[in-house]
Parts: sequence; structure tokens; C-alpha cells
Amino acid sequence: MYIKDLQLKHFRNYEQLQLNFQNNVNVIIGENAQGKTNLMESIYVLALTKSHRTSNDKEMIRWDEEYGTIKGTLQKKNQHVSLQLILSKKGKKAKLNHLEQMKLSQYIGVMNVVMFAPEDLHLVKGSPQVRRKFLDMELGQVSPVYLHELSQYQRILQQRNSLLRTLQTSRDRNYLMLEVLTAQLVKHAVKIVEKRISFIKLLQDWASPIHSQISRETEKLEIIYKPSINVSDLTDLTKMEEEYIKQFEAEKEREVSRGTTLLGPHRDDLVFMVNDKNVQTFGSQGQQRTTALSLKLAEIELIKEEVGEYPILLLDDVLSELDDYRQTHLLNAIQNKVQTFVTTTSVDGIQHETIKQANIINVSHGTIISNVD
Ligand SMILES: Nc1ncnc2c1ncn2[C@@H]1O[C@H](COP(=O)(O)OP(=O)(O)OP(=O)(O)O)[C@@H](O)[C@H]1O
Repeated sequence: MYIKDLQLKHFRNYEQLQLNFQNNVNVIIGENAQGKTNLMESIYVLALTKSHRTSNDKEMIRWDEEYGTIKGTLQKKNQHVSLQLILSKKGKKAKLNHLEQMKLSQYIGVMNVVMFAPEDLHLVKGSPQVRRKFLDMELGQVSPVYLHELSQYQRILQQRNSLLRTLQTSRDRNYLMLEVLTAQLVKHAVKIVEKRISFIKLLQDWASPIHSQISRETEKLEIIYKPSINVSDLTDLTKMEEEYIKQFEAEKEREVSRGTTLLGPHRDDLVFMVNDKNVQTFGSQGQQRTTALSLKLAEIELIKEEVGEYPILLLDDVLSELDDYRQTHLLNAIQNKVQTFVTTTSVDGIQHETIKQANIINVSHGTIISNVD
């Protein structure tokens, strides 16, 4: 799939923008703070309705404006789809072929994107939250059912946390309502963990050979799901459900005194092992970068397998962070098959053929000064 055109109105530092793209590589060049990342973010948000760098949608609306819009035409195998996202201070609306979608889960997944930015290089070393976000965003693109489960889970989690805060300050120790919410939460938790585990298995099937290849067959990558509860068999869902209920019961007093839910998928993590050692603790910076790169390349292949078409790749400021060898590996892997957007302050350091033949878009102060398409 590829995006043919993009229109922005009141998005970040863009007042109005109309751009056409090439179906292979588009390079966005500009000095710092001109709007390169903003442009990448708009494509990401058009696909996933959420930003990769803020959880506050209002931040994306141009200052002093009431709303912002992103529109684009997506070319899929044998159809084109018009996508539109309207951001306003009251919330957001998503339209497919001009029809408003009542549920965002019906919209997300129509356009698939993979973003690779410098912060992804911290996927291994960063906080568990970064890895959970990675899981949720990537899995959500290929599984609307997962997105639905996740939103149900988050709704109950909020109710449960607010009840825990009430119990924290009251003398009343009536836990009946807490038990009801725990049972509801656990039902969704088990389904989320189940989906995450099968996703990780697929991801590993792709990432492992890629990692071996980048490391010249010297390293073996393994991805392990680390739940917040003690459970010996993550494939036995009935047992997992029982364990959740048991361990929630044991944590009850601690949860009340902290006023928050301490167990569940919102506390789970991923562990990356290279040659049977945890890369987070023992890996060199190079191994961590190879892991992040392998995961991103694996995601591209996984989406192709799941949806039948390659996603759009957004490389935001990341090429300069990779050494020549990893840079070449990445560009060779996507060459002539994945529509790619690259941001950079200069193309001088990038020797690859792909970049030399690219559509160059020059950005300055939220305006395109030339789009050589
Ligand atoms: N909501 C907004 N309204 C107007 N301008 C905004 C808004 N949010 C951010 N900006 C402006 O956008 C600019 C930053 O753009 P962007 O992050 O795309 O930079 P960039 O070109 O990627 O630069 P760098 O190479 O430093 O990453 C800043 O000048 C910032 O003030």
C-alpha cells in the first residue's frame, strides 16, 4: 500500500499543506524545527489516530486554532481509500471514504504504518511502558479484536483504580464491588495476554532470522513475555484466570493502600534475549540497536503476512543514528517494495541508491519550498 497525497490544515506548524508522494522513497529535508517530524507524525496519526510522541491530541492542533485536519488518499492493491481525521478540542472524528466511523477500531488498520524513530532505539533499554506501547500499537494495527479488548480493559481499569482510591481514604472495607470489577478485569486481561503472546511468537519468527543475518550469524534473538503475575504456563488460559484471581486477592490490601491496580497487562513487560542473555542488562549498544532494527524489519514482514500488503515505513531521523552497515541493511531490505518516508537535515551522509532516486521534499517553517515529484 502507499499514500498518494496528503492534505493538512491547522496541523502543528502547518497552516495548509497539499503534497503528492512517490510510491517508493520520499525524503523530507529541512533544518531543525521546520516541520519534518510534524509531517511524519501527521501520516502516523492519519493511520493510527494516535501520535507516537504525545498522548494529548490537542497539542497537534495548530496554536490558536480550534481544530486540525489530516486527509490522505491511500492506494491499496485494487482500491483507493480516502482517509480523514479531524482533531478538535472536544475529541476526534475519523472518516473513511467520507463516512464517519463510529468506532476508531473500525478505522485503525485500514492504513498500516511502521515508524522507526530514535526513541525506538530505546525500545530495549527504555521503560516497560515503551515496550507496552510498541506492543499495543503494532498489534492493534493487525487485530481490531485486540483493540476492542484493550479499550474494554482500560475502561474497567479506570473504574477499578477510582474505587481503590475511594477505599484508600474510607474506613469502609466492603470489597464486594472490588471483587466484581476484578473478575471483569481478569476476563479481558487473559484475552489481551493471549493475543500478545501469539503476536510475539509471530514477531520472533520474523525477527530472529533478521537479527542473525544482521549480526552475521553470530547472535540469536529471543523475545519473552514477562507477565506481572507468577504463572508457569501462559498458554493455559483457565489456569491464568485462576492465578489472576488468586494473586489479586493476595495483593488486595497493598492495592488499597497504594490506590492503584498492581497486576495486569498494563504492568507486563517484554524481555529480549541475545544468545540467552538479557540485552537490556548485558547487551552492548550495538546489540540493542540490532535488536531494535530487527524488530522493526520484522514488523514490516509481519504486517505484510497478516494484511497481504506492505505497510508504509516512516524513518524519522533514524538513518543518521545507524552505522553504515545497519543503514545499508535497512535500505536494502525495503528497497522497491515499501513506500518509505525519510527525514533528515542533509542527504550527504546517505550514500544508498534508494535515497539518490528519491522524491525530495524541502520543508521550511511549515511550508514546502520544493516537492520534486
Ligand atoms: N501545535 C503547534 N502549533 C504550531 N506550531 C507547532 C505546534 N507544535 C509544534 N510546533 C512547532 O513545530 C516546530 C517543530 O517541528 P518538528 O518537530 O517537525 O521539527 P523537525 O523539522 O523535525 O526538527 P528536528 O530536525 O529538530 O527534529 C517547532 O518550531 C514548534 O514550535
